[in-house]
Amino acid sequence: MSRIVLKFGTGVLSRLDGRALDAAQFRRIADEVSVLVKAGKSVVIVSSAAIAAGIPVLGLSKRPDDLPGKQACAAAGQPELMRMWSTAFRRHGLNVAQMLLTHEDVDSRMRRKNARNTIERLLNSHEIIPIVNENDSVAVEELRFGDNDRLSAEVALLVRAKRLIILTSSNGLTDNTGRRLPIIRKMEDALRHVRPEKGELSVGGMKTKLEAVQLALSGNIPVSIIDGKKRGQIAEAAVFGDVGTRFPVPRAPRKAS
Ligand SMILES: Nc1ncnc2c1ncn2[C@@H]1O[C@H](COP(=O)(O)OP(=O)(O)O)[C@@H](O)[C@H]1O
Ligand SMILES: N[C@@H](CCC(=O)OP(=O)(O)O)C(=O)O
Repeated sequence: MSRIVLKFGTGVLSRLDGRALDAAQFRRIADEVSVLVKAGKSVVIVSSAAIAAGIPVLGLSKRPDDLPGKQACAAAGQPELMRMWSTAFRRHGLNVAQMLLTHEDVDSRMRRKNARNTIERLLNSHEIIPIVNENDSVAVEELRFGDNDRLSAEVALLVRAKRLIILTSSNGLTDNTGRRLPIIRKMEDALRHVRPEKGELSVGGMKTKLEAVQLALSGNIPVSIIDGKKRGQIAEAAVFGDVGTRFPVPRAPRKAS
């Protein structure tokens, strides 16, 4: 069965003022994803935004800078995040399952196997969507994935996904005039476009997305980076259509005869 990993960044799931999750976005995304699931695709979601969701719960006005502050926000925000996903998918008769992973879970052979078995079992049920996030509230600084872009590529490798789709707040990778770059065949062509800016509540920016692309491509998984707020893009990216920026798996050079 065709497997797709979808990664949603904080900017896609939270309101513009960054003070709360955007329920309308969750509903719209669930509408689009449920069409894929009902058409027989297996979908795993990697969802950011636990920290953003926890900011108002802790009565703060902005994202804390210190690690315990971020970890407390994530602990308070994660149930809010799952409530949003659960409510949005239940309208389509679908359930969600939470998986919180740390770097050690994909690094250790035994824990990796357990994580894979759990996701396999969930996907075999057909009506459950695994929702993965980093286990922020326990992850030790040195052993963190640090950003969910990296985590999404690790998950794509773990479940042997057919595609990885990274949904973010820009229309894929753009050049310095803001023009979309529809397809990238060599990573050097992408890396020179990385700018330092990123969303206020986001972690990685474009640099970590391109690192995630490289990791997925190393496992022969093609990647699309698309605008997560634009309706209709998910179905198109699921068939590797021309939306956002596509990163096909490079062809192996032909052996000289
Ligand atoms: N060449 C580029 N093309 C598009 N976006 C870029 C580029 N360079 C940097 N960015 C920034 O990366 C942001 C997306 O990353 P980020 O804010 O971390 O989102 P997310 O929360 O989805 O992970 C864009 O909104 C933009 O500000
Ligand atoms: N695990 C964190 C997200 C970390 C992260 O990489 O965020 P983003 O750059 O928005 O994908 C959270 O749930 O808030």
